[in-house]
Amino acid sequence: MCEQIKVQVKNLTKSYGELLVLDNVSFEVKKGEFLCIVGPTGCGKTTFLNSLTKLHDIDSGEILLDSVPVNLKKQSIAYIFQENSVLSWRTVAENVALGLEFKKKELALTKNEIKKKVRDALSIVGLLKFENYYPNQLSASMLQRVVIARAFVIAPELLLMDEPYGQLDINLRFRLEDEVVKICKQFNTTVIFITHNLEEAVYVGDRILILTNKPSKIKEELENPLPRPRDVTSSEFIKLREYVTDQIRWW
Ligand SMILES: Nc1ncnc2c1ncn2[C@@H]1O[C@H](COP(=O)(O)OP(=O)(O)OP(=O)(O)O)[C@@H](O)[C@H]1O
Repeated sequence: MCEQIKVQVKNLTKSYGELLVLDNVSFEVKKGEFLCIVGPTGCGKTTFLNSLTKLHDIDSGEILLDSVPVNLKKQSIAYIFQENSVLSWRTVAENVALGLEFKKKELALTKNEIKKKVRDALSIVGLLKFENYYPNQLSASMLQRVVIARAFVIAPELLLMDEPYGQLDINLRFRLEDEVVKICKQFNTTVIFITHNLEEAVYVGDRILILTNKPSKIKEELENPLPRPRDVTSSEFIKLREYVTDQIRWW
C-alpha cells in the first residue's frame, strides 16, 4: 500500500549571512507520522521550523504540504513551543479560542461554532470542567494541556513542536508526551517534533531524523520499531537511545 506523503522538504538550504546552516536538506513525512528531529546543538533544528513557518526566507529549495507550498493561511498548522504561552488574563476557554481567532476570517465560524469547537478540544484534554478558570488557578500540567487543546482546536493537519516540555519535570513530561501521542494517533495528525532530549525522541517518535553538525545534512533517518506504550527501562529502548546518542556524539 502506498502511504500518503504529507510533508516534502526538497533541497532546503538556509544561511544567515556567511553562516551556512541547512545544506540541501531533503526528507518526507508521511501522513499521521510522528517525526522527531534531533542533532547537535546549533545544527539548525529551529531554523528548519522557522523556514517551514516562513518566519524567514530560505536561500533555495521548497517545503510542500500536500504537494503545494506551505500556506499558513490556507492550511491548518498548529504549534506547541517551549515557552509557556498561556495568556494569564484570559480564561481557559478564551485561551483555547485563540487558536481559532487567528483563523477567524478563513474559517468564518459563528460564536456558537467557536464555543463548540473549544469545548470539544477541552474535553479531549480533560479540562472541560475548568473552562472558566484563569491560568493562575491551574497546575503546570493543566496549563500544558490548555496549550495542547489550543493546538488541536483547529484540527491541525500538521503539528509542529519545538522542545515543548524542556522545562518540565520528567514525570510530567512523560505524561504529557503520552497524551499528545495518543491524541495525534486518534486524529491521524502529522507531527514534526524537535528536541535535544534523545530519550524523549526515542519515546515519542515513529521515526527519528538525525542531523549532522552545521552545515547540516541528514545523517540518518531511523525507523523506531519499539511498540507503544514504550518502556524507557527496557533493554531495546536503552539500546536504541544509545545508538541515537552515538550518532550525535560522533563528531
Ligand atoms: N537570526 C539569526 N541570525 C544569525 N544566526 C542565527 C540566527 N538564528 C540562528 N542562527 C544561528 O544558526 C545556527 C542554527 O541555529 P538554530 O537555533 O536553528 O539551531 P538549533 O539546532 O535549533 O539549536 P539548539 O540545539 O541550540 O536548539 C546557530 O549557529 C545559530 O547561532
